Amino acid sequence: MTMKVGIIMGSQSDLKVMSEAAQVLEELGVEYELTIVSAHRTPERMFEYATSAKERGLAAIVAGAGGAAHLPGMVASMTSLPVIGVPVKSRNSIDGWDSILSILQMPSGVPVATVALDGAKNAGILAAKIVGATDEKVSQNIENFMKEMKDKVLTSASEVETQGWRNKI
Ligand SMILES: Nc1c(C(=O)O)ncn1[C@@H]1O[C@H](COP(=O)(O)O)[C@@H](O)[C@H]1O
Repeated sequence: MTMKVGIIMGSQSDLKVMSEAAQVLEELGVEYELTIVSAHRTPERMFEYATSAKERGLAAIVAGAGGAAHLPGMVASMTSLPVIGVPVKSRNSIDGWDSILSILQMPSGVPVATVALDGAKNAGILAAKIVGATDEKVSQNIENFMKEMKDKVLTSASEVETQGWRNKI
């Protein structure tokens, strides 16, 4: 069975940031589902989502939220799947620290793998790596992605060296 990644977020206002997780999963050839679930505003829906995630064939859940970002931790409390939390810098946030700390500072026994503020792309890559641990095709796609990234840096390094750094600033 091909494993999928679940992408959820607390509000449609998180979609711009969270779509970066979906984009990178597409690049890496990983199937995903994406929806809006809120611990605060739709608690029953969150319960249903988290408790049925494993039987729907998900390998990992990427959960993004801003402000009092309880969604990733609450979902993690109800599933044995790994949950990757994305602190979103929402409109009324305290510079994003509110969401960072509420996702990062989980009590012992209920881990959420927390990425950087608005770090949805890295959350997607991490989720793909979880899928890639048991899916050779996805693992190969990740290796190609890493090689392309390395090649880009090496090309830019030689351009800076050969053409002079002044042309590059
Ligand atoms: N942190 C949560 C949760 C939750 O944790 O359940 N539900 C919505 N929110 C967040 O509230 C912010 C503002 O939402 P609105 O823009 O809808 O007012 C969003 O960043 C969302 O993730």
